[in-house]
Amino acid sequence: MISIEDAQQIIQKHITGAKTIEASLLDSLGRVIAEDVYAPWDIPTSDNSAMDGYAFSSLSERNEFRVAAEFIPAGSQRIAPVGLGEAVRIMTGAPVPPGCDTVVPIEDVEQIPSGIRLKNEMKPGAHIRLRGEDVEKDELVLAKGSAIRPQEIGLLVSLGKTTIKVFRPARVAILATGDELQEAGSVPDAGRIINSNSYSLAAQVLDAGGEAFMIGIAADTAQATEEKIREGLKADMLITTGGVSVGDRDFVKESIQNIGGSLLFWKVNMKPGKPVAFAVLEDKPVFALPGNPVAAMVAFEMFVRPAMLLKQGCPRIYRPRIKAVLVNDVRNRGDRPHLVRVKVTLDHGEYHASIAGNQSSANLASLTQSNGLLHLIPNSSLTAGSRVEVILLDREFEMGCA
Ligand SMILES: Nc1nc2c(c(=O)[nH]1)N[C@H]1C(S)=C(S)[C@@H](COP(=O)(O)OP(=O)(O)OC[C@H]3O[C@@H](n4cnc5c(N)ncnc54)[C@H](O)[C@@H]3O)O[C@H]1N2
Ligand code: MOO
Repeated sequence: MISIEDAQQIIQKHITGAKTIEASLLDSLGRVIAEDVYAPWDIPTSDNSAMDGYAFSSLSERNEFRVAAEFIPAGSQRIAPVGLGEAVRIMTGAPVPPGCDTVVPIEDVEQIPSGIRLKNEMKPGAHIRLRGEDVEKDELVLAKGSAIRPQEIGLLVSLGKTTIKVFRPARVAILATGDELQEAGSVPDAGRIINSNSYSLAAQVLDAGGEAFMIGIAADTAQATEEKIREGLKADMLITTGGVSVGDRDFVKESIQNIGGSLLFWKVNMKPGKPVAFAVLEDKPVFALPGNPVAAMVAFEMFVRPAMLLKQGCPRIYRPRIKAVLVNDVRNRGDRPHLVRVKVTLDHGEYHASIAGNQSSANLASLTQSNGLLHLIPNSSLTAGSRVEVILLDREFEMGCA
């Protein structure tokens, strides 16, 4: 059995060929930029007023001004220079006319018969946003590898872009295996279960920014499994679930090898998720995950998600690890490192981690009560109050849900 870290290293070495697409800006949200973006022009494009008020020259050296008849709303421009002793009514965002270097907000002036009088001492240069002060022409604005969030989209639009080159979503096929499985939406017959893994794994794929293709259930025969695996190779990577341990009907590893795949590892020293296998078949990574619902999802977290993120150009592929105060005592009597499901809460700026009930690899309900994994080494125990490191799977506690 290899360690989680060694398994991750092997996988990383076999993830190649991140592909790019030109995406419309809103479709690029959450993706990673695949090109350096330089500014084609300054932002702001001209010196402009930061306030609704009056623009004038600080060289006027006075506090009373005639007011020009012309008014400059945002979007218009005055070409004619403004003379000394003269002020022009200007709106926020409007270009400062020639001859002016200072703006005073409307509430800081008094109307007088000859024009306006400043209530306070003039501050030369005040309330003017200078051309290029946000972004200068030819500056590198967004570097390849940056994540696109709403603010990046806004900035790209302000630079005249409508599309952007991004790493495209990883296309991931998902194959469930096992004669005991029934399709979603049915009532399980005696001894059978609903194929929930295809859905939880597809949701994990979507959550990681990928495209999921559920290609159904392979019956427990080598031939059916091989046919379905071939179908899955149309995607960028394939996930199978079930049929990967040592049972008589565990055909997945054998099928991968029968059609020319090389198994790079089988069995990782972890609980849940031990029987994971990883192979490369026709240059495509194949992740053979266990059938137990929690084992499948945890194995996805540890191995498939980082591989997808790598393929999607993300510089950071592993979940953050946070320090939390442990709420309960916990013990690992087993001989494998245990990724214990915990519920992380944030209380007065401090993370707390409580054990999320039954830790059976089949118990999906307890995974709905958790958002973190605590790595507990074999034959060890921790007491309540200890500071522990937790792999944070999501920040659901910030979503305003109970
Ligand atoms: N003799 C041994 N038996 C087992 C070992 C072992 O080392 N020696 N390992 C155990 C571990 S650990 C796990 S995890 C499971 C994984 O086995 P498989 O990957 O072969 O999975 P299956 O046997 O096909 O199914 C296990 C379990 O999960 C349910 N399942 C399967 N597919 C789905 C699905 N698509 N949706 C929902 N639930 C699914 C299935 O009904 C079984 O209950 O093996 C242990 N055994
Ligand atoms: O390690 Mo299995 O993955 O116990 O559930």
